[in-house]
Amino acid sequence: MNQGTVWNEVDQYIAERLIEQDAVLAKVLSTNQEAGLPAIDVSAAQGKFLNLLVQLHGSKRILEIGTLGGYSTIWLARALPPYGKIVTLELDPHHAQIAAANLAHAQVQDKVEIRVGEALEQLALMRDEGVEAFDFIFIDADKPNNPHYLKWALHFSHPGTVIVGDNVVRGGEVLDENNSDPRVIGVRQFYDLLAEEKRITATAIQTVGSKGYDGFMIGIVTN
Ligand SMILES: C[S@@+](CC[C@H](N)C(=O)[O-])C[C@H]1O[C@@H](n2cnc3c(N)ncnc32)[C@H](O)[C@@H]1O
Ligand SMILES: [Mg+2]
Repeated sequence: MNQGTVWNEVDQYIAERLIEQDAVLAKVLSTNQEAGLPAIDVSAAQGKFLNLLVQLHGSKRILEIGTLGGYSTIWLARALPPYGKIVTLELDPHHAQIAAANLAHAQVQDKVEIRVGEALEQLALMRDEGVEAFDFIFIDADKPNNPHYLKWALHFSHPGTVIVGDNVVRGGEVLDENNSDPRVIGVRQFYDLLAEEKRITATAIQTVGSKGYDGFMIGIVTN
């Protein structure tokens, strides 16, 4: 078996044993595929990991940057108490429309506000509206903007806020300082900012699985 096949089959092995069969999430993924959305959502194992992080932390207010079809949003929403809330930001109106239908199908729509538009514009609007801080922030949109999203995440944080950034290894391309891919450049700048930012203590974990070789950053805002 080649490496990618092993990673994929181990993800299936994990899912069969530890992740309950879920007709709602299966339907969400098939809806996304039928609607032509790219399959760049988190895996089931990663979705459940996000869900566990939210439960471990006891987060009540979540900000997600990058909704796609709402697959990760549903995992996050299911970890919230009944009065919990997610604000999720999505540029593409088609993605947002599919996500809204998926969130309703998963019966979490009352906990989720989808804001459609450029995330940077929405974040500035949210600041002007006086939107309060979040307990948990998941950054998973356009990677070139990751450094900006980190600054906004800090704006919407309080001491103890958890920040998770997805796709921060990129098949190892993050090592390449001469890489001209704006996503790699954005992720490298994200690390540089984290390294110099005294208000966050963070690490990054490399992952393999059905979504290939990648990784996530997890940090906590200290003050
Ligand atoms: C990787 S997908 C999100 C996956 C989702 N978090 C999940 O795991 O199910 C990234 C999403 O960010 C959106 N996006 C890209 N650029 C954006 C921007 N400038 N502002 C807001 N959303 C953006 C894309 O349209 C896409 O739906
Ligand atoms: Mg991602």
